[in-house]
Amino acid sequence: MESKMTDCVIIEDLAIDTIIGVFDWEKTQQQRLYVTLHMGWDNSIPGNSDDIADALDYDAVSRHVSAWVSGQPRELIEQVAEGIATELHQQFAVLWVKVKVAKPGAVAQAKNIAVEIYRDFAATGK
Ligand SMILES: Nc1nc2c(c(=O)[nH]1)N=C([C@H](O)[C@@H](O)CO)CN2
Repeated sequence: MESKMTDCVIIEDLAIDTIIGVFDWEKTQQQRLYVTLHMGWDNSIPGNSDDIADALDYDAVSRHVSAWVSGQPRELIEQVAEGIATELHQQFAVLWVKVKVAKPGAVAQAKNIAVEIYRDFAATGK
């Protein structure tokens, strides 16, 4: 039971180029974001069946998230994170998700800049 509660599928630093930012200069040139996802999923089922139909397909998730993020301009990386969480819930039925969106070029003096959110869909039932 404990393993089901902590099972997840992880995608680290998925690189996505998109229009993102609040300043005028950011509205005309793409910048690179890096998205890291921890997605709650019962891996015991595909672990026993060896069937991709039982698994959370990380290739399909990566393609969907890349298309969603690059699909329209946004201002805040917070909105990118929130939108990804909603997409993963609605399109892939993940149990919970931790989403980190990094924008390394945002502050020249900083090694990295990121926001991170956690959404537990089982708890809300929505
Ligand atoms: N919390 C946030 N702060 C800021 C954001 C953001 O998305 N979330 N964005 C900017 C600018 O777009 C910045 O990245 C330009 O370098 C400033 N602060």
